[in-house]
Amino acid sequence: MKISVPATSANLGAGFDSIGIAVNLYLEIEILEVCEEWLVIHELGDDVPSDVHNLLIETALDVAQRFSKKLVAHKIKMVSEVPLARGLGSSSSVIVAGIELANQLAELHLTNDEKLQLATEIEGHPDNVAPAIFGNLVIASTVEGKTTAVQAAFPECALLAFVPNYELKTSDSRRVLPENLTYKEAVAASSIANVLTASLLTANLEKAGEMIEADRFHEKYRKNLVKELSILREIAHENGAYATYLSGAGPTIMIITNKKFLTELSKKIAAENFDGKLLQLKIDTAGVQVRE
Ligand SMILES: Nc1ncnc2c1ncn2[C@@H]1O[C@H](COP(=O)(O)OP(=O)(O)O)[C@@H](O)[C@H]1O
Ligand SMILES: N[C@@H](CCOP(=O)(O)O)C(=O)O
Repeated sequence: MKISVPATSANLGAGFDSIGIAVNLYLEIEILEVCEEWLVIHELGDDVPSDVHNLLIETALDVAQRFSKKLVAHKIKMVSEVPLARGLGSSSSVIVAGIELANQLAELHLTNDEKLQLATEIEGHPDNVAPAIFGNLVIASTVEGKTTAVQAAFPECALLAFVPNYELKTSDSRRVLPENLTYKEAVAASSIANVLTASLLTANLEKAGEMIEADRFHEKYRKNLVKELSILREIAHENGAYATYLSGAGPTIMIITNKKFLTELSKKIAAENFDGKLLQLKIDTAGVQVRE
């Protein structure tokens, strides 16, 4: 049995901790034979455990325990295109895969909404795990432990991701965010997010782009952690892009544009010789998938 989970690009600026999209980079696990001990075969580096301490297994055991189920240890083959600690939802992809692993091995028959509730409890925010589960664009809310989400089709566009060669742990990037906002600032920030959502649902990418870049929740506090953000935003504006935003907690920078501008925009960014890679991505519309 194989389980695949898409990478995700969360926030979209003003949609901080709420809006996210699934993109066509994948984590795939294959469940192999029963083993004495859990064994995860991967090529993700020494920092990622290969035993029961791998986040995949930790998540699966956590979920099984919540349903008073035991899981038999297996050998698992793990392959991932999702760069770690780059703002493309690598931790969420593993958490969602772990939930699906428990779902399949313990025959839990979880609905996607049940998977979302579990994943958000584990990850802490829904904007990566929701699109990882459902695919496409998801707008979600988690308040006092209850998560609600709406999936929709993301408007036709091209996605260009600049993935720097340095890591930025989500936990480190969240540390620079304020504890509170004033009532006035909270109303302003959420109203921008509301217009962003409405613009996406009406496929108005011009208006969505304005709202993405009008974020007041997080980018202004994080921009000094990702030196390329302001320069790439300027180049993107000069080359007809709708919006540039910090993908998740960064450091990946996502540019939403019309595909007719992709070649020229890619050339202009490549000319900056930043230390990283440029990926042309597409929306994943399927979310987590299980194949026999
Ligand atoms: N495929 C994987 N297998 C096991 N652990 C993983 C995997 N991918 C990510 N992780 C864990 O998640 C961490 C990255 O999570 P996070 O800081 O939230 O970055 P991201 O922006 O990629 O979500 C990694 O350092 C590692 O501990
Ligand atoms: N809303 C979160 C999103 C984190 O996404 P990731 O891909 O960096 O894990 C945040 O901005 O902290």
